[in-house]
Amino acid sequence: MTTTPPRTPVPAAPAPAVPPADEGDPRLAVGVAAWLGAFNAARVVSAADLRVALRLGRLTGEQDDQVLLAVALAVRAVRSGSVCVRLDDLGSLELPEDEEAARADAADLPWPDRAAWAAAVARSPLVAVGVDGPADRPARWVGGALYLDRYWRDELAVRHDVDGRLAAGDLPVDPDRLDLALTRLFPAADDTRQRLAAAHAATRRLTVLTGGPGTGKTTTVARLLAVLHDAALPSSSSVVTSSGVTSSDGSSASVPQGTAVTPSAAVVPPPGDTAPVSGAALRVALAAPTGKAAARLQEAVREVVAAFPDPADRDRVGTPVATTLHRLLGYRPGSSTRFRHDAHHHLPHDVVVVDETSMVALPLMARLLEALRPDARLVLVGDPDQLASVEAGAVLGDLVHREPVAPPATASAVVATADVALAGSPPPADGEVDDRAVLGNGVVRLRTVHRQDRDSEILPLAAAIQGGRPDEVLVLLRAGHESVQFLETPDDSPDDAVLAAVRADAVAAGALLVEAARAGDAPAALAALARHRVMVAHRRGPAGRGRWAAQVEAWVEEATGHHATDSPWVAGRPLLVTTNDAEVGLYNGDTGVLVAEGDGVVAVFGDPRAPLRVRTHRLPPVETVHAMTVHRAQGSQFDRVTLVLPPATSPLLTRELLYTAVTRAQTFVRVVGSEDAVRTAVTSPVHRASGLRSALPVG
Ligand SMILES: Nc1ncnc2c1ncn2[C@@H]1O[C@H](COP(=O)(O)OP(=O)(O)OP(=O)(O)O)[C@@H](O)[C@H]1O
Repeated sequence: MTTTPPRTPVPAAPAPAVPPADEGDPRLAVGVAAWLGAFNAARVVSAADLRVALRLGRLTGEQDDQVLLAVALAVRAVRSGSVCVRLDDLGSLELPEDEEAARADAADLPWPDRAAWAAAVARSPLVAVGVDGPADRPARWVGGALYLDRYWRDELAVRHDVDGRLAAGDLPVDPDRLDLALTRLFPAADDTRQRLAAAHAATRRLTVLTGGPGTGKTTTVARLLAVLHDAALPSSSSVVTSSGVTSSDGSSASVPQGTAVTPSAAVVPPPGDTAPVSGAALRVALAAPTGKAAARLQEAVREVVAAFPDPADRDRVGTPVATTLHRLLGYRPGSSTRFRHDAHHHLPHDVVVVDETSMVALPLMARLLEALRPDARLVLVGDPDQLASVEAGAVLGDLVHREPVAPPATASAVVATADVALAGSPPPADGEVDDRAVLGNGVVRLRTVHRQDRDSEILPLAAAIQGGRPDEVLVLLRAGHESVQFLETPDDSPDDAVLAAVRADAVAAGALLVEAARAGDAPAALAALARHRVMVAHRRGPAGRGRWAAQVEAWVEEATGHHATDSPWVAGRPLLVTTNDAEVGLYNGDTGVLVAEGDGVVAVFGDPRAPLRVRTHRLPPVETVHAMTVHRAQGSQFDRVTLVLPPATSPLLTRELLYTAVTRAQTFVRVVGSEDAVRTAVTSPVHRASGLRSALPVG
């Protein structure tokens, strides 16, 4: 253990309330000063966080323990989803870093004096200060926040790109066609916000289309594609030549995955002609962060398109293909440049629509934005109240909650549509965004729920959770409605009655799954996979995924005689992909099932109507998925959901977790847990530190 005292005077350490040190505990760092070690012992930073900080300290000649603690906190911040750490607001970091640890009171730790701490960080050789600070240091100190440099650069890139898109002038449209298309595709009086979103997407380079479940986001995407195909004119930097698309940077590109080009609208000019062509095919990419979400998007958009009354609109949009963001960008594992498309080799698309954007982390958003042509239209769709990405950043939430800027005066189509759409909007409630003010940030929020299941209590429950109203949430949970069930387990251990209720659902779904899989019926097996899902917050522990997955597996085996054999390749085994495999077309989080084929089995994934079939020897690493974390369930929907809440002390129990789980359910949601756990979840919104919401500090 080193005895070097911190260079900056550190307040005498009161005896911190920490667990007794266990010398064999791998979670405890060895070789660090006692003062730093106290933060590790209290699980405010992990041993790995400290190791990174010490290594960076050695590389840059920094020995000040206060600076090293700040750097370890920045490492930990990224691991817990923040982009940076604010040293004057450590509230969230005082929670333990370990998902199995209980919410500990770390306030008793010997935290440094904030002003002295900030001063030590600002003069450190490890840290670049300000936006213009040197580019070769591992950390950066900007506006009271400490970043690991890589995340700082990604945040700055996203900020510049977004600001550029918002400030740029309108993109060319045919105003008469736009008017007609908007009226044709959004005819009803209650479509005005959806119409505004389409007008915005037609003329502006960034549209952030948000709304809760059932507010018509996907419907709007399908219709706005029809509007764009009809009224958007190709911009001067996107011209179709006989060889394909030439982008503004001069790079020509073949058409990557996810591109929908409408053959009937394609007009190919004579060779050598590079002038903009009216009616040229608009290149559209539809993407989502996971394969499952992409499959859902594709299916839903095609359904809406097929129901367009005007056949010309159906023809123009065609049958769009959706893909994962990784695939769209040309993910190349192991390559020094991770994606084929980047700032030097832009995507050829005129329009890129990303669904489930709440799941997109800051680094991936940075890669997407740099790969887009500056004059491409980007439409980010999602629900900012859902759980954010597992990786650092909450870009969608940040874009929605940014300090508002005025829309440019040129945005006339938007302003005219907004006057109608936002007239009479009620003033924003506490903590809500002002719909008119955020329009300048490209944000259009859909508020009317259109889904027909008016008898369901799931959406009112989701609204009460999102609004942070625990009493109302408990009333709805306890009302005894057929769509919502609350199985209270005051001591957090489910009793026999609870287990019997969950078992009934798990067995009903499992039996259908095994039957369809044994019969080799892939569509039916995939449909059965979406019948019921047990969701949990933690991976491990008594309320964790491991325990529930084993329990559900045992129930299904017992009820179906579907016993696990020595081989893991048995028909009926539900699968979860745990890494990306672009070659096979499977991505981390995709779910599928093994179905019988000939003498063996084949894995099937995706849309039940057009399953992706993968031979078992080509599968990337998979797990059996009888229960999943809520994080994993994002982007999927299930007919029935059982959510098992962790104890009220769990650091993972948040409003976003409860909201995301409840909104995964289509017809029924069952919540298992204590009243305390429900109250804690509803009153604990996630705070992810980032600088994206506010303007860059000057100087
Ligand atoms: N303007 C509208 N008028 C009438 N019905 C509509 C309108 N917009 C959407 N709907 C209907 O509302 C339902 C939900 O729409 P949609 O699936 O587009 O919502 P969503 O916001 O994408 O939902 P989720 O996020 O849950 O997938 C669909 O049945 C759709 O047909």
